[in-house]
Amino acid sequence: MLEVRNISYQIRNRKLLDGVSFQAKAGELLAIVGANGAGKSTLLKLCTRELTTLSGEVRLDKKSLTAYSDKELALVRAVLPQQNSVVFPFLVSELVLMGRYPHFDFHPSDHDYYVAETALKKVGMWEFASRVFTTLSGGEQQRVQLARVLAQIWDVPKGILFLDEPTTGLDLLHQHQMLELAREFTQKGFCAVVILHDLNLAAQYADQIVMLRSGRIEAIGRPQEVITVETIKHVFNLNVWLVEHPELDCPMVIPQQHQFSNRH
Ligand SMILES: Nc1ncnc2c1ncn2[C@@H]1O[C@H](COP(=O)(O)OP(=O)(O)OP(=O)(O)O)[C@@H](O)[C@H]1O
Repeated sequence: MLEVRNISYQIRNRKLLDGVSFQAKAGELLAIVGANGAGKSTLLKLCTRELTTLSGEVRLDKKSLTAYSDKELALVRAVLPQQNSVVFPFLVSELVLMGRYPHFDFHPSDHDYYVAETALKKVGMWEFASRVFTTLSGGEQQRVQLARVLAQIWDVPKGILFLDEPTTGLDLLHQHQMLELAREFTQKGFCAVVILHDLNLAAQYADQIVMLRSGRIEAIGRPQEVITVETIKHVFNLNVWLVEHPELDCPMVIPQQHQFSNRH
């Protein structure tokens, strides 16, 4: 579904990404992890065509990203960006309906309204439909933005969901609900590419993890292969304990406390 072939990206003389390659299949949730500044958002922007690659190629559904028209692209991939840039006082219902723009020319159909309503219900924000978006709390705004993104690709046969740090500002329950929703889409045959800072969430929800370090792939594979004491030390400069998740077949990361303080 998504094929990233040997891409590099540079600003002025600084290489932000260097020879990055990976694939994500339909039905798969791929997490991108790495320290601040490792190149995660840059990589996501190259995959969504917000930036264009200097070398290498990104393919969606076996077709080069450069060969898609804007409309075609909007019908196959939806993006939840890291920064919330809404400044106008849109109603929540209007904002979610914007996710349907690629589906209608001038006026939304009953079906578009239905999808927007269903997506808002899905993220538990339907009761906020007539509120002004900018008056919502950070976590509420994030859930509405997710509804907009889901509405965009709700009824396309297959697509890709790109989420840049989607759990920012969400409480524990909603962090898991956010990733459960992404997983639900992958079970419908979609592919989800999600930047996560929380390695435990990545371990619990990802089928595959790409771990970046200074613009290069440090490790790639299943959570058990990527989340190791050694990779975490190398990438995050952090000593950790790994324990088995009590329910799932994945590791959980606990930072060793003594490296931060002399409390113990
Ligand atoms: N337009 C730009 N001009 C100069 N440097 C940039 C530009 N965009 C990104 N960078 C730098 O490239 C590096 C990678 O940035 P990027 O946003 O991809 O990192 P990230 O892994 O997503 O970080 P974070 O976890 O902090 O969000 C950073 O050091 C950043 O400062």
